[in-house]
Amino acid sequence: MQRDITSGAAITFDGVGKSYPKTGGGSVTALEGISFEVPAGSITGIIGRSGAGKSTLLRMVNGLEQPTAGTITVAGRDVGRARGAALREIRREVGMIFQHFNLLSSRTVEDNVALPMEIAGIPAAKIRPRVRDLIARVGLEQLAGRYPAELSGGQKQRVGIARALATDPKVLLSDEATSALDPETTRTVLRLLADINRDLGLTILLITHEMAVVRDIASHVAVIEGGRIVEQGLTYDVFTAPQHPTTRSFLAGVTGVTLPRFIADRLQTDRPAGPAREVIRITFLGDNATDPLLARMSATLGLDVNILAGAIEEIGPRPFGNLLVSIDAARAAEARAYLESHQQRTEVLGYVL
Ligand SMILES: Nc1ncnc2c1ncn2[C@@H]1O[C@H](COP(=O)(O)OP(=O)(O)OP(=O)(O)O)[C@@H](O)[C@H]1O
Repeated sequence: MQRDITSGAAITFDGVGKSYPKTGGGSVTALEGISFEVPAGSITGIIGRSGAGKSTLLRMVNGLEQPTAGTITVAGRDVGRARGAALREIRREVGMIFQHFNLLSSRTVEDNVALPMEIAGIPAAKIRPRVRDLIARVGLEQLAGRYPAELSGGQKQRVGIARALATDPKVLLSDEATSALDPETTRTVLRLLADINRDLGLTILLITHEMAVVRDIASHVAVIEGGRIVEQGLTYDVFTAPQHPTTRSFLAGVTGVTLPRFIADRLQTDRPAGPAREVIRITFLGDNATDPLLARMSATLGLDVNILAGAIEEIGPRPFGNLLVSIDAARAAEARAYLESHQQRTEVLGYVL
């Protein structure tokens, strides 16, 4: 969901690197040259494949790992150099939820939620009412006395969220929190996170390998590959004009606009001699996403446009359309100029005979 972001950064990575010692000598570089900001009040998604360095990056934010280069600042404090009481203070301000929930099986829902407050030494009389509020916030009033084994995955994650909020953090870290859930449960948990972000002004930093999660919830996104950030920005901008091949390949799975196989198999990178058709991706942005612009262009320029595939997507409340078309290669430049003069983005994918 896109929303206004209060000014300033909640988390700043400045030239951050992390290497792990390798058994038998040497080291593995997990992250290198990471510099970016997580805006206060944002939901920022970090997307990358397995081994890209996402967990390492997240775990450095609450001091579970220390950077081997650079600085991470959370709410104005240098996490990498914090020790003892200073580190405990930062951890109270940074809650975390996990893919496998990490609940204590011997404790009930309410006792799981109470745990961080007990550890922080909050008096029991203050803990109980707060636990009740947190359980109500995540919609589990009826299940407060149950044990984790009696809950569904979605309910367990709600307990995880309530527990993460127990110390009233400023930042919530989410480590693949919906990866073990089915699509419908994923949607309800993401909605809950979005509500918490909006109601409490909490900054959420989430890691995921699913672009759909980023699309559904994140205002900002960073794409990580081989320990480096290869692309970052507002989710809407990254989705509508991806620059890096890794981002494009992540998007291919969610935008629903891949070339039909019978075209993809014939696609040539270079324009062949003689008559051919140019295959173009058109991205219709914002208010124009639902405009009949293509029909108007076809009529104005007297051009045949073959529609190969297309979909209208929503990122938060903003629609964008993605269309794959083919146009006579001899006149395609004219068509692209027309579309771009109407603020649409075009990309030449190749040629077919
Ligand atoms: N404790 C460790 N000791 C040694 N190497 C590690 C350690 N933790 C991570 N690595 C290495 O660092 C790199 C990044 O791992 P990381 O777990 O951060 O990636 P990831 O993107 O979270 O992957 P996944 O989605 O599979 O968890 C990998 O090459 C991994 O093998």
